[in-house]
Amino acid sequence: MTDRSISTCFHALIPCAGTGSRAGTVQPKQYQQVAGQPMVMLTLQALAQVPQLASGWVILSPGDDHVWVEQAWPQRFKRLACGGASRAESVFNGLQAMLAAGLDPQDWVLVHDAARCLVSHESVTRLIETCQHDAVGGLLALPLPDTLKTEESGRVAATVPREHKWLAQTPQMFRLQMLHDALADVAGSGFAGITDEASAIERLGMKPRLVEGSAQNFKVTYPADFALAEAIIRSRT
Ligand SMILES: Nc1ccn([C@@H]2O[C@H](COP(=O)(O)OP(=O)(O)OP(=O)(O)O)[C@@H](O)[C@H]2O)c(=O)n1
Ligand SMILES: C[C@](O)(CO)[C@H](O)COP(=O)(O)O
Repeated sequence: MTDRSISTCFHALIPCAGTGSRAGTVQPKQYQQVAGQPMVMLTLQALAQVPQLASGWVILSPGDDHVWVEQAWPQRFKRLACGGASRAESVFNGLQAMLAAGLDPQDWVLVHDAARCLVSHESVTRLIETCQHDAVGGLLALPLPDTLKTEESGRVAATVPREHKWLAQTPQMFRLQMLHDALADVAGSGFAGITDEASAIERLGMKPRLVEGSAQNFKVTYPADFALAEAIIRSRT
């Protein structure tokens, strides 16, 4: 499906309002130091290198008291304290704010986790170039590399065929209004079962495009992930 007739303007939305409860850090994990900087700054620096992105919108918790170093803050990016109780709610509130600020509802929005600080600008550009003429949009993802098991009481219940199974990453790229409306449709249920943007779009019967990402674009989630992220960042410089 292709539609070349409407906007090819792109914006980033970065949900940054979580607490990082699995990360074991005192402060929210996005502010934990990685290679000498709060992790989210690495994420923003990677996105700021994507020339197609006209703006970036970082969604913070209303109670966030992080002290930002303004000199390090990327031009074209804004902070909004409109985060919600779940990732989906933070994204939805951010989309509402972007529309209220006057962005074209047909512009593309690339939603990217603050906690994926290893994303490369090359993979974001690949996502944009692959999806910009698609009628639905798409996401970075990885084909499942390992044998997959289901579990019952600590033992294997079954081995599940891995063919056609992918691990969803971010960015996930959709039209602003389309994603807003898809999330609005599940807001009444507290965004039940919506763990990424694509799942809200799929719920409406559409099929987002899968674009192969990189294993390095993992989400910093558990305590050991910080050392791995730091080692990768240092290996790049
Ligand atoms: N209410 C929330 C929850 C999460 N996020 C953001 O969504 C991204 C991915 O979520 P996840 O890794 O699950 O972060 P947390 O919810 O902070 O982690 P945890 O589930 O371990 O508490 C993170 O950048 C996080 O800051 C958000 O903006 N608003
Ligand atoms: C959106 C996401 O990064 C895709 O892998 C992920 O689902 C977000 O993490 P969460 O633990 O589901 O909030």
